[in-house]
Amino acid sequence: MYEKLNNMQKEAVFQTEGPVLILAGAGSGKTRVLTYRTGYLIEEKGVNPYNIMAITFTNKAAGEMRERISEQVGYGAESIWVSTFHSTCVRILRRHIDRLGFDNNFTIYDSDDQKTLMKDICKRLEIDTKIYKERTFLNAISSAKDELMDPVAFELSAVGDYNRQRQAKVYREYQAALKKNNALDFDDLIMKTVELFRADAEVLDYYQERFRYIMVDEYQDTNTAQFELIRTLASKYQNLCVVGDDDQSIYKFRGANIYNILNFEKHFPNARVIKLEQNYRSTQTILDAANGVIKNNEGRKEKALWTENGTGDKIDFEQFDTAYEEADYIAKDIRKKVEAGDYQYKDCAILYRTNAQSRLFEERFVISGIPYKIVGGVNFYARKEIKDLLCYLKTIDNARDDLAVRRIINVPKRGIGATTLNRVQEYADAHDISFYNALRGAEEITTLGRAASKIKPFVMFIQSMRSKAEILGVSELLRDIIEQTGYVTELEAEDTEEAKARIENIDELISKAAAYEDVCEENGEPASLSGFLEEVALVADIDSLDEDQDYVILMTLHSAKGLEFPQVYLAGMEDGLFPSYMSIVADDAAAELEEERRLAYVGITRAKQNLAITCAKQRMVRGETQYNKVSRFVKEIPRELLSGAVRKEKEHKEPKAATYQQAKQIFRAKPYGMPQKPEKSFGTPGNPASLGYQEGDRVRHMKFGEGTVQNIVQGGRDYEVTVDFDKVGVKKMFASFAKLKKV
Ligand SMILES: Nc1ncnc2c1ncn2[C@@H]1O[C@H](COP(=O)(O)OP(=O)(O)OP(=O)(O)O)[C@@H](O)[C@H]1O
Ligand SMILES: [Mg+2]
Repeated sequence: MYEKLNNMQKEAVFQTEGPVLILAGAGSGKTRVLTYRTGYLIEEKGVNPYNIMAITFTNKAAGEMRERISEQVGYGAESIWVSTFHSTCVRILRRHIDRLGFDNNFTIYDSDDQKTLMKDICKRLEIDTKIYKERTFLNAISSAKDELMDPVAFELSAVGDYNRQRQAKVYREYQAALKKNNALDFDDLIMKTVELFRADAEVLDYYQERFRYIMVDEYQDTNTAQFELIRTLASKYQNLCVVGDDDQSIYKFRGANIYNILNFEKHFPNARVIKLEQNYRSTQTILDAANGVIKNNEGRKEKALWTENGTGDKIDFEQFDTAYEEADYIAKDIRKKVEAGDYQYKDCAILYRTNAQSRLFEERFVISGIPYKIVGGVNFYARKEIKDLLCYLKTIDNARDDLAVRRIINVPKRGIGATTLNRVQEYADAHDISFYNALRGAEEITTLGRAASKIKPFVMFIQSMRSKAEILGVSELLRDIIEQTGYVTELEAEDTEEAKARIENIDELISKAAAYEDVCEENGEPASLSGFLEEVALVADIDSLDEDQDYVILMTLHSAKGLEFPQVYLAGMEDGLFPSYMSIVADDAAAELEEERRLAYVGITRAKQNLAITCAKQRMVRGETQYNKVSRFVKEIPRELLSGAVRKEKEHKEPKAATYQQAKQIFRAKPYGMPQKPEKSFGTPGNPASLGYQEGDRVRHMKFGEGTVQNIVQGGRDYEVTVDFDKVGVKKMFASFAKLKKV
């Protein structure tokens, strides 16, 4: 079995004792080594799976590792802790956070919840959020937590700096409010775990004894808090194996500290350092391109990657006039390759720098009938209906979460107004009790008057649901809530397309709850309401990828870390987009550009067989037409590796500006000093066959029902389709929005 590894990989697998750093380039089998190493520990070294902890970047990677290990060892895989940093910490805190004065059934706040809370706090502190933004406070707090800085330390660091002192005050209030709501934000998960270990020697000892073997993937992206967590846990047995690639460190904006990997040998002086140099993922052409780019970064650990995979095809480089044409080309290229039998849809991935770029592809794919899946973007769990129902569940599970209670108390309408809510809140604050407990004693709140009678049915409803939660499964509980509140009935009455989409989302949530129960049953774990909420809170977008389904995958470069695809399209490779404009004009542009370059390296090395790089001369960004040059990163790729025309352009001068603000203005006014041109049309869709229906066909529209297609003409950017609907008569619509289906 270990014959499938090369000698260096074997060495890394067999070196089970003491600190080990595996530092290696993309696709060299780092993740594979961790998996085999875990198997080896159990099979050959007789280590109890219970004593192993592996930390991966996504829940998906964790799932894969568990799967591979169960194939390898056949037993015990379920008792290894393989999960992300956040899930690991949640599991620890669920058992022990009571030692820090929280309830073990704490709630986890997502960014929406954080913002709501922050709004409240700013209001209370009389801070004008038009001048001082909630986001800015939250970012400052998040960075502080990445660095393990609590409000006290923050305040000490703020001496003589008014702005920071204001932030310190907000931070203190924010933590107090979280505590009162028995809630943690994402950054707290790590920080509180470290705090727990520091505060409680008994708990620390328990976990040190338990996790005698610790492994961490994507180590280059750990931040200070995560490092401290790992260091503390590993300090007793020192069996710590971390793998990473300094060239793939792309999360500086989230506090990733590249020195964690560069200084590993300082922190663990007797560390064994192993380098892997053979790449198993990509062709030599793709590797040469990646090397051509990354070698322009300074201060990196030199690595020589090679492969036996052969030269492979050249990289397809294409520059288009407009972003529409770019999207059109990629859609056609994918269709061509799928029809030729070279690839399935799921072998193809489109990677881009910003989420906004997905829209054009989405439109193209809808028109062409290409199945696709966008990873990231608007998160399922951020949708109103989903949040509402989750807040019902949260209220039932942990009524100390004031935000959740306040969100749903008048959804659907119960005639409880803002004044009433404020009075309840005042009462809760004055008596230092939770909002929900104040509601329970509403009769005693004299200021409420008759409004108290409206609150009573709500409290009774929640109380009855709480007793039900003890016997019903999560999916049944959800159905019950929906039924009794009339949530879906109300949407049905609305009878709009949007309402229908919301109902579909709700169905999806029920399916997820049912799936959760199934998984728990398979693993022999109890399916609890808090367990479900915890899982929901931690779902990273990337985990929604389903490999059994055949669709093209669209995602940002950041979420592509660790993944691989036979055919990769790097879209929007333009200076100003990638590297981002912000990085070009930043005060520390050199460092920012190096970070962007690492991101380019990550992107290129996701490709196994074919890589296409595309860009457009003009595109709309936030409503403005931008004229961009080919990305400097493309120019760093040796020319002979590229096929397609590379145009020679006149050198452009970057806007020279004294300050960042000034630079922004220059950029806005005159993008690289080129004349404004009208945008071109959508390119040449050419063949309406891609719509999946033609004139004379019967089609169905979500809202208008069935009808007959009378006419299809090519409008500027889209097809205009005229349909005679049975119920509502003749309507003209754009194909990409109408989403008509042939019946
Ligand atoms: N010894 C080997 N023989 C054959 N294939 C291998 C070997 N080692 C790794 N691979 C394959 O090479 C590909 C890349 O491996 P893996 O994902 O482990 O690399 P990685 O170093 O973790 O990459 P990244 O830096 O992108 O995370 C995978 O498809 C893996 O199965
Ligand atoms: Mg990997």
